[in-house]
Amino acid sequence: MAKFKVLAMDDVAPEGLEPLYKESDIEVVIGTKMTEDELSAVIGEYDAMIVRSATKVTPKVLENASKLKIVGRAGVGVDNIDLDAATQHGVLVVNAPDGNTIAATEQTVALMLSLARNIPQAATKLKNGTWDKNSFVGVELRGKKLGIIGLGRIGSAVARRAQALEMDIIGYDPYISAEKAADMGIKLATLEELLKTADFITVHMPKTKETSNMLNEQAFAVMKDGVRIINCARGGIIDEAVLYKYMKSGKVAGAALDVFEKEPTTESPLFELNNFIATPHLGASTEEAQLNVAIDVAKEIVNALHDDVVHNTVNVPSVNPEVMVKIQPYLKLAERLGKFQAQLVEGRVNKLEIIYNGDLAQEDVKPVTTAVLKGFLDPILQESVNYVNAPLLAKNRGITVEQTVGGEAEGYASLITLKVISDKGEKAVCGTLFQDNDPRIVMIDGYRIDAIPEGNMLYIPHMDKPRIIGPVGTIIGEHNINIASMQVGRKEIGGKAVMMLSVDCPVPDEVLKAITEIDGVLDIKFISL
Ligand SMILES: NC(=O)c1ccc[n+]([C@@H]2O[C@H](COP(=O)([O-])OP(=O)(O)OC[C@H]3O[C@@H](n4cnc5c(N)ncnc54)[C@H](O)[C@@H]3O)[C@@H](O)[C@H]2O)c1
Ligand SMILES: O=C(O)[C@H](O)COP(=O)(O)O
Repeated sequence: MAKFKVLAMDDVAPEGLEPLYKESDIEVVIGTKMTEDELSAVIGEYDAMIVRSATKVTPKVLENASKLKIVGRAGVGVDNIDLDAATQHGVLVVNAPDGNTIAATEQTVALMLSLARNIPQAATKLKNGTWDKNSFVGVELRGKKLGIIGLGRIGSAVARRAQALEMDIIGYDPYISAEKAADMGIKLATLEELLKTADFITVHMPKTKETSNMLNEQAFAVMKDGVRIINCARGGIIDEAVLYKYMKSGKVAGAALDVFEKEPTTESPLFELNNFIATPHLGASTEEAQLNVAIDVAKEIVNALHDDVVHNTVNVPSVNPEVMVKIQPYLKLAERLGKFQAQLVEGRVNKLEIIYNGDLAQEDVKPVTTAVLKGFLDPILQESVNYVNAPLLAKNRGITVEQTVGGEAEGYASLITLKVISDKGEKAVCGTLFQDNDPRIVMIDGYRIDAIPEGNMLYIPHMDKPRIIGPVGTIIGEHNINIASMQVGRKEIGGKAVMMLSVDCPVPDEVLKAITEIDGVLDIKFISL
């Protein structure tokens, strides 16, 4: 039986699933349309799921997804996936942002040309038996002003094609600079200026709280008479009732929608209007795009299931692959430092401070910080903690996380310091990598040691005086526990010192108690990594 099960929904291109079929430990199940209840009833069996826009990945579905590690969106828009719930449940969401850009761009241009020349209407009339040369006189695109709202992958690709059609392009996107727009040959404008002056308006942004109903009553009211509107992005960015009103009044000369407020739909007042063109969310529906997006998410799922690097993450920050190669070896060290500190610290934890020194400080260390958090929360929480939900779980528990990058690394190539601040004080543990991938704890609260953070460990702060190390060894030996290694660190002769032991099995409470009774032993902690 395969180790992992992947549910592929929404008629995702079967040939694109090849990267999954090639893996002997992965079984692919092709799902058919399901209600929320039906999907909730079966999702518990699956480790991964692929969707397009039809399947809604709701909080209820995610609550029942006990094994689910990743949802792959074979396309761009993730508005059908509840990202907050996915993050809360530790489910990674990835999309395939590049694979259907050209398809959606060409659909937009096709709809713009169709609007200008009434192609679908004329074709339908002719096929219905009428040779009508008079009703379908169109307009040329050359010299017309095209207003593009959203200048990302598709918006900018539409601009390039519209330039070839000799259109004058004006754009609105609050998240790109005027210089970047100018490089694309687009004049950046305010939304109002665009709405007031454009002959054609096309929208290309994601559907968010901010963009929902962005083309509303106020927006239509200021538009130029005779404007033509295209939406190949998401239903609900344009208020359909308001569009209908302004099409009826004649202010809007034509509109073409590929996407609708409610999908699927076969009924809309807009369908009655001759100057309205509709397609059933076909923007990404080309053979090429479907193959591209399916291959892209299938590869991401293989990587995620095999604990390899995943690129197009939607609910966690994605990391450039070159940076990932450099920081990857530190993830294990970071997780161990977190886990070590979780078992060392006492009291109510308020803050984790993670300080990076040396070479590592030059890199994007956010994932390393997440690894520290994951390690720290794992022994503390009942729920499963992973790279997706660790920052949220820390925040929900009122733990502040501070990441700082410093300079020199005290003679090491790189050093990670994890300070944990609780209502009972502060503990600091430093770790590094020997020979680039061998994790070591090299300092605890300023005491230098050299301990491999793995297996069963004993941390024993004590006074630096004779008759401590021997009795500790004796008690442990008497209980038939083998000591694999031991290090001692002190700051000054006769002062406080720390002892770290690695032992081959867990240490029972009575042994810990016997050790604390040795004169000069200040405390003891059993740590399991
Ligand atoms: N019809 C289809 O089948 C189809 C196919 C592919 C993509 N899409 C949709 O097209 C949209 C764009 O896709 P993309 O790949 O170009 O995405 P993208 O992320 O590359 O670009 C989106 C752009 O919108 C901008 N933006 C965000 N909020 C904005 C706002 N309030 N006002 C103006 N601009 C804003 C962003 O800055 C960004 O530049 C998405 O909604 C996607 O789901 C639809
Ligand atoms: O956001 C997207 O990628 C498109 O809307 C495509 O949606 P689809 O995969 O359901 O066709």
